[in-house]
Amino acid sequence: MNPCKVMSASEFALERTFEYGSPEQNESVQAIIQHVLKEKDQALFALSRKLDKVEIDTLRVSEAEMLDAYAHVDEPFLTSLRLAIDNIRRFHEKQKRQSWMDLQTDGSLLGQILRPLERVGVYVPGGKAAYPSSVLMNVIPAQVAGVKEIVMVTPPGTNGVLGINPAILVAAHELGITEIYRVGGAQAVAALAYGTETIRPVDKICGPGNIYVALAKRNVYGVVDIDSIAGPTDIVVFADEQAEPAYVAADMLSQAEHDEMASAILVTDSERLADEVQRELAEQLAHLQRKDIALASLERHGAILLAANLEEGMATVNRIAPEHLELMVSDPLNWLGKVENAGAVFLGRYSSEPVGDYFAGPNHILPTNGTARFSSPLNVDDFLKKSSVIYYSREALLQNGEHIVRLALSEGLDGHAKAIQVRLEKEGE
Ligand SMILES: NC(=O)c1ccc[n+]([C@@H]2O[C@H](COP(=O)([O-])OP(=O)(O)OC[C@H]3O[C@@H](n4cnc5c(N)ncnc54)[C@H](O)[C@@H]3O)[C@@H](O)[C@H]2O)c1
Ligand SMILES: N[C@H](CO)Cc1c[nH]c[nH+]1
Ligand SMILES: [Zn+2]
Repeated sequence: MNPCKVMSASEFALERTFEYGSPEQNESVQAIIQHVLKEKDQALFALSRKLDKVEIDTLRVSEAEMLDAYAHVDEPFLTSLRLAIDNIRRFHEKQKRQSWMDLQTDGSLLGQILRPLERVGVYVPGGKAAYPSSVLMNVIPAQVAGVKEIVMVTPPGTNGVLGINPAILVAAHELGITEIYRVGGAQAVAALAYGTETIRPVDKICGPGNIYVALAKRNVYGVVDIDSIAGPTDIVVFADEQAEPAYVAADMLSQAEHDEMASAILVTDSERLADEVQRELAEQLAHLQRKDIALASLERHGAILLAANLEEGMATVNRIAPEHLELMVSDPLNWLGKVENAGAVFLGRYSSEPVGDYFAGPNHILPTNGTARFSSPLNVDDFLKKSSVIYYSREALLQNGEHIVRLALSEGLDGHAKAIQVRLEKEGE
C-alpha cells in the first residue's frame, strides 16, 4: 500500500483556493453564527447537542470542576506541563516591547504607547483530540502582554463523550485562568464575538481549530480582531538522500493524525528516500491509534514531491508556504536563509515537529493553508495595541508649518491648512 501520491515537484499544482473551505462548510458556519446571534445561550445548548452530541445545561466551568480535574492527571504530567510552561513563558518574555518616546532637538516628542488588549477570547480545540498544549500557547503570550481578562472556550466533549479533558482544565488552572466556557466550534467563536446572556463579548479571538473554527473566525473579523487563520495543520519535510526515512515518515504522520484535512508533504531530490518513506508510512500507520484519520489525511492531502534538485525543491516549499517546515538535510543552516515562507522551521534530524508542538518554547499556533506568506506565529504583539503620540513644540510648528500648509492645500483641504496658519499668524507675530 502506498499511502501518498508521488509526483514531480515542478508539476505539483498548488490550488490556492481563495474560497477557504467548501461552500457547504461556509454556509453552515454562517447559519451557526446567525443562530447564536438570534438565540444566544439557547443556540449554544442546541448546537452542542447537534454537533458535539452532548447535552449541557451550564456553560461556565466551575472552580470545583477545575480542582477536581487534578485528580485525573498524574504527577509526571504536571512536571512536564510545568517545564513546558517555563520554556514557553521564557520564549515569549523575549518578545516583550516597551512604549517609546523620541525627543527631537526642536523640543517635539514622538512615540508609540503600547497597551494590552482588555479582553481576549482563546479557543482551545477539543473535537477529535484534546489540546492542553494549546491552552499554554494561547494564554502565555496574552499574559506576557498583560491582557487583563482572558476567557477560554473549548468543546464540551471529545468524540461525543461529555466532559472537558481534565488536562485542559489543569493547564488552564496552572496559568490562573478562571473564566472558561464549555462550548466549541463556530458557535463558540460567534458567542465570543457577539456575546450571549452568559458570555460577554471580547475584543479579539485567538487560537487554532478545525475548518469550522477557522471559517467562523474569518467571518467575525471586523467585529473583533483575530490572530491568524490557524486551521487544519500542515507540514512539509524537505529532505536529502541522507535523511532517515523512519524519522521523515514519523514526522509526517505526527501532523496527519490531527485531522483528515491536515496535510503532510515530503519534498526531496532522492527517489530512494521517496520509496523508503512510502514504505515507512505504510508500516508506521498500522501502529497508530488514529490511523483512520492519518490515512485519510495522507490520501487526500499528502504527497511526495520529487524535485530535480534541492534548489527546485526549495522553490516548491516556498510556494507551498507551510505551517511547519522541517529541514532534514545534512546542512540545514545553509538552507535556512533560502526559506521565504514558513510558520516554523525545524532544523536537522533531532528537531522533530512535536518538539515545537509541546515544549521548546516557540508558539505552535501558526498560520496554515499557505497564509505563512503574510502572517506569523501567535506572539506577544498579537495582544498589544499601539497608539501614536505626537507633541509639537512652538519652535517645531513655526519651523515646519509651511510644509504642512502646502501639503494640505495640495489636497484641497483648506480647513487643514487654516488650522496651521492660524497658529503661524498668531505665534509668528
Ligand atoms: N494551526 C495551528 O496552530 C493548530 C494548532 C492545534 C490544532 N490545530 C488544528 O485544530 C484542529 C482541531 O480540530 P478538532 O475537530 O479536533 O477540534 P475543534 O475544537 O477545532 O472543533 C470541534 C468543533 O467543531 C464543530 N464541528 C464538528 N463537526 C462540525 C460540522 N459538521 N459542522 C459544524 N461544526 C462542526 C463542533 O462544534 C466541535 O465542537 C485540527 O484541524 C488541528 O490540525 C491547528
Ligand atoms: N501541530 C499542531 C499545530 O501547530 C499543534 C499541536 C498541539 N498538540 C499537538 N500538536
Ligand atoms: Zn501537532
